[in-house]
Amino acid sequence: QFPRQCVTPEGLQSGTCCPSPTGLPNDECGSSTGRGQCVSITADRRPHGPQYPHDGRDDRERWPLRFFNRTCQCNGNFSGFNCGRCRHGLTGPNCDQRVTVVRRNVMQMSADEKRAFVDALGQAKRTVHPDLVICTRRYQEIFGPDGASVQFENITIYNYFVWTHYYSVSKTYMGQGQQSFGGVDFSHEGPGFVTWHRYHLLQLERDMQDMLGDPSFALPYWNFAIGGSECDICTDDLLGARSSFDTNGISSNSVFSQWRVICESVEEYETLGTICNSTETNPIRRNPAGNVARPMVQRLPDPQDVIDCLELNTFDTPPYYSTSSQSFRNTVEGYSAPQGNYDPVVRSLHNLAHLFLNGTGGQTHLSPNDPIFVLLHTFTDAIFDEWLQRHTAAGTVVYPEENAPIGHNREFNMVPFWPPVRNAEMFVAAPDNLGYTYEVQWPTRAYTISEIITIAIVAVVLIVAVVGGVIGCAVRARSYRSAEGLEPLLGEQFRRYSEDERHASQSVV
Ligand SMILES: O=C1C=c2cc(C(=O)O)[nH]c2=CC1=O
Ligand SMILES: [Cu+2]
Repeated sequence: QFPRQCVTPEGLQSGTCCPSPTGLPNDECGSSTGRGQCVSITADRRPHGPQYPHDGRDDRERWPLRFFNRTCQCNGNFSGFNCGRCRHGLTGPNCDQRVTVVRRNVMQMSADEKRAFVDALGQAKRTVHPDLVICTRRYQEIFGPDGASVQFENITIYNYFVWTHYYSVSKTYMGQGQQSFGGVDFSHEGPGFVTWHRYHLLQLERDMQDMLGDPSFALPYWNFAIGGSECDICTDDLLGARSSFDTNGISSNSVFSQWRVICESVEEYETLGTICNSTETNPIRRNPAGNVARPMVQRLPDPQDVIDCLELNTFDTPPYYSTSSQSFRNTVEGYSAPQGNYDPVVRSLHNLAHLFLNGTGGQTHLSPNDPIFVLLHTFTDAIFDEWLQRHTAAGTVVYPEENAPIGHNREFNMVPFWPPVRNAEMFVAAPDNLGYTYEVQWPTRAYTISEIITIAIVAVVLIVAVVGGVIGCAVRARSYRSAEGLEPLLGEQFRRYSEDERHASQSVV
């Protein structure tokens, strides 16, 4: 959420977060070497949709101005909270070398690659984030009872990934004794769903590259559009098999059975107005296809669902919400049927994959606690990227500037990422702009009935033509052969005829 260096009482009171990449005095944002400068933060001022009627009650409005109003603006290819990094997809001391990582199908990884990925996740779960800390109170209580200490905590790299998703979906606290307001979601049910989760993954991938010291590390993906009711990645060499002793648990042969979740104390957050902290509590709950009360979520999406959703032409449609129809975004998110029509009982694609997990991974405030979340969302992002690349040329790829639900307008700084990053910055083709690409074999569209009939007709015509041709040849061959059968006779006669001719010509002379 914010750099550790900035969340001092003085830093918060000043509203300025412009650290130096070198720690040298008078080098805020690397200004002494031209990497950046400390500027006022601009936040989206466009009107948001009617879903959130409590303007002025929530720290996340016009993010991040409630906490900081000045931060680093980095020049050229430089990036990061102190301009000490390179923009995504670039590397080297001057950030002028392109680097692209490849996100692969986790099922196509070798045993060693799978083990390395599982180990890297375990390391991220244990390693304290080197730069960022999380707030555990709303701003009005951030200075703590003594007014001197500030209510921020260290958190591990992976738990930070969980916490940011929780913070973005948490309810608006309306005061003691009052119901918290749940009609707000800064990362779902709007156009920002795809851009928010894209940056969410990018941050984790970058944090893990730094942690491993491996700039080529890439998050893999889970192709969940395989139909059926089997969780093919739920094996002990990957994300954990089902426990033999607890239908809702993970096998003790998997390291993920040792993981403990954060952000479970929803009751407390909503009644006391506190915020999830880094305390870990219970094991991951997971029971794939086990929700017998909801048969629709006992199956995974089909390959055809991906094909259908990729064929939708419009990125998002008014009201830019979970009720939108013919919206690629609402369809890939899973509130509309794969063909685009909104239906309140439908859950498809991304949402269906979450609900299929039937446990921690299907509860929005908890879901990233189950690491399947990472692979589920890289595949969702792959579909988003494929859609962008297929439709950008058509000129129909338009991200709404206003009237989207709060947090989802194009120029809104995505909550609670730092340094501030707008939805618009993630609404680009990943390979050319963000330094990663996907290795995916997209399913091809099944033929329609009319196409099948056309193909059948053409096939019949071809067969008739070929058979006709063969018969024709056979008849001709046969008649030729029978002609051949006469040949010795014809030949004999021809020979005798020639003999007679010769005698006749000699007698004339
Ligand atoms: O973690 C999530 C859980 C979800 C449940 C639904 C639903 O459609 O009911 N959607 C979800 C999105 C999530 O991110
Ligand atoms: Cu999500």
